[in-house]
Amino acid sequence: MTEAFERISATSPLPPGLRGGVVAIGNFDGVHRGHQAVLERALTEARRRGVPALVLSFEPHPRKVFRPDIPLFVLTPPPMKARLLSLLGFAALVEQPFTRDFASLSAEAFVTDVLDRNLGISHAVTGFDFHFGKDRQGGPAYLMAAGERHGFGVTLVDAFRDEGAEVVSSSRIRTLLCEGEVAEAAGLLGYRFTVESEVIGGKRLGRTLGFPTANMRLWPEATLKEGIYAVRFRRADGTLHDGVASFGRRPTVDDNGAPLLETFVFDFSGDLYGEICAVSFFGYLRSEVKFDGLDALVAQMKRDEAEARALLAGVRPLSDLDSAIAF
Ligand SMILES: Cc1cc2nc3c(=O)[nH]c(=O)nc-3n(C[C@H](O)[C@H](O)[C@H](O)COP(=O)(O)O)c2cc1C
Ligand SMILES: Nc1ncnc2c1ncn2[C@@H]1O[C@H](COP(=O)(O)OP(=O)(O)O)[C@@H](O)[C@H]1O
Repeated sequence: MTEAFERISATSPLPPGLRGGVVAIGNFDGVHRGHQAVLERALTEARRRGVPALVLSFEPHPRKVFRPDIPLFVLTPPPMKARLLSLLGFAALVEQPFTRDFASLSAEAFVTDVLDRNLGISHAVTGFDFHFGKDRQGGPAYLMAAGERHGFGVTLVDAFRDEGAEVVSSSRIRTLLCEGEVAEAAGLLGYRFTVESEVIGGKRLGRTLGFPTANMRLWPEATLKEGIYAVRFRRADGTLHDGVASFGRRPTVDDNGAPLLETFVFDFSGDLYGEICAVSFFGYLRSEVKFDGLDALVAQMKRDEAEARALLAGVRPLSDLDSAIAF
């Protein structure tokens, strides 16, 4: 558990200490509760065998390669996915570059080249619906049979359903986030939706209003609903602060710029420029408004701050993962 987590490209040879592991295979975008059921199973199998637990995922997300015309809101860009997997207890995230060439590999070539030769896996764990290889020719039954031929075991994990018996999926979570339903999204993720990015400079107006804001750019496909949120802000050194954030285009002061995440960090003063910080979303407060002047904006920001403080005073962790990320 004390060894450092590694993020490795599947194109380079696996460090010898990581060969022979139990490998959870899939995209795991969001690392949601359904993914966690698969991932926990892999961790259990690895502990039982005394071998490392790894995740094999595909980068970029295959949907971006097959449907480049439809923007995909990736929930966990690779560094965030790696952080979550590390917190869950994995030794490494192995990223297989997903190209058209790779997608045209046969199911057998995927098993032989990647699982067997490169990773030397002892056991594979996947979700019930994992398909792989050209035209999705390899499914769960194929993987089981391939495991027998190549000498690795296979565990398939059933669809994970929420309390309402609906299957938990990345697409449901994307839809909820597009609607600003961050509390519901957290229920499916098992932790508060969190973004990580470098703090950049802005107009330097916030400080003159009494509301300096740490500005971060999200990735362009992040279609989180624009508006004002109660958040937790984590600095690079791990310290946490409550805050209130606006994700939007600042219509009062700007001519519809690109959306920016701006966090007013409570009970903090100091320089955050250039720091990689994380913002976890706890509640949606309101939509952005074009105010007549800065006085009206500041009066509303004061009310937002009070509302966020009250909301955040009553929150509890949803899981160990949530505790590690946002508490
Ligand atoms: C809690 C909060 C609420 C905000 N609400 C609005 C809003 O409703 N309309 C708006 O135009 N800008 C809003 N903003 C963005 C401010 O206009 C922006 O933070 C301010 O102009 C400072 O800009 P700067 O960070 O570039 O200096 C909000 C910011 C915060 C932190
Ligand atoms: N409580 C705070 N919340 C957010 N940022 C703060 C805070 N105190 C100091 N800062 C610093 O001030 C910067 C934001 O100031 P601001 O005037 O809004 O300028 P800009 O948005 O142009 O960067 C942050 O990036 C950070 O370095």
